[in-house]
Amino acid sequence: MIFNNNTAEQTAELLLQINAIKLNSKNPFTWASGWKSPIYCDNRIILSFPAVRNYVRDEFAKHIEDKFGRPDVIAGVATGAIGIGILVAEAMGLPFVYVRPEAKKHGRQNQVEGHFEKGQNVVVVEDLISTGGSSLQAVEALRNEGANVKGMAAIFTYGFDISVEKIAEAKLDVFTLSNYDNLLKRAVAKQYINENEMATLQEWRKSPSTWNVEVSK
Ligand SMILES: O=P(O)(O)OC[C@H]1O[C@H](OP(=O)(O)OP(=O)(O)O)[C@H](O)[C@@H]1O
Ligand SMILES: O=C(O)c1cc(=O)[nH]c(=O)[nH]1
Repeated sequence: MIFNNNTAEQTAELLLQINAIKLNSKNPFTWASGWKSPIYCDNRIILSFPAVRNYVRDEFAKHIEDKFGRPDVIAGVATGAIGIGILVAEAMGLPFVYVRPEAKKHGRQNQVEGHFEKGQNVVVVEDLISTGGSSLQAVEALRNEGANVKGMAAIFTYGFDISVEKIAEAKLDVFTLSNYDNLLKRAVAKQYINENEMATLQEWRKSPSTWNVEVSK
C-alpha cells in the first residue's frame, strides 16, 4: 500500500523521532479490534508537532490528487483522522466531513457529520489501519449516504492480511505513507529499539490476533 520507499522511511523516522511509537510487552495495548499488542502507533501525536503535521499534510495533499484525481470532499475517520483530515482539506481548498464509528444517538443522529451532496467524489483520510475495520465502516457509511468514494489515504498500516482482504472486498483503492516493515527497518537502523524489543515484535508479528493469548499462558 505504500507508494514510495523514501516517503515510507521518512514518515517512519518522524514517527520515531516524536515518540509516537510506544512499546510495552508487559502491559500490552488493547486495540480497537480487541487485539492485544506490544506496540501502539499513536498518530494523534503528529498534530502536536507543526513540522511533522505539515509534512504529513503535504504528502497527503500531493498524492491524493495524483492517485485519485481531485475529489469534491475530504472525509476524516473519527476521531484520529479529524485533525489531519481538516489540514489536508484546507491545503487542497476542499470541503471536509468526518465519519463517526456509528450514528450519534441524539441530536440529528448523524454518522457522517458535515455537508456533502450525493454523487460527489470523496477521499477518506485515516490515521491508521490495523484490521481495517474502522476504515471500512467509514467507507460503508459514506457509500450508504451516496458518496462516490474514490479511495482512502492513511498515514500508517501494519499490513495485516485481514486488512488487505477487507480492502480488496470493499473494492477500495488505498495508499499509505508508511507501514510496519519500514518502521521496523528504521527503528533497527537508528537503534530506537533494543534486541529484546525486536524479538518480542518479531514473535508478535507472526500471529498478532493470538499473541496475547500465547504470552498469558
Ligand atoms: O483498523 P482497525 O482495527 O479498525 O484499527 C484502527 C483504528 O483504531 C484507531 O481508532 P480508535 O478506535 O482507537 O479511535 P480514535 O480514532 O477515536 O482514537 C485508529 O485511529 C483507527 O481508526
Ligand atoms: O488498532 C488500533 O486500535 C490501533 C493500533 C495502533 O497502533 N495505533 C492506534 O492508534 N490504534
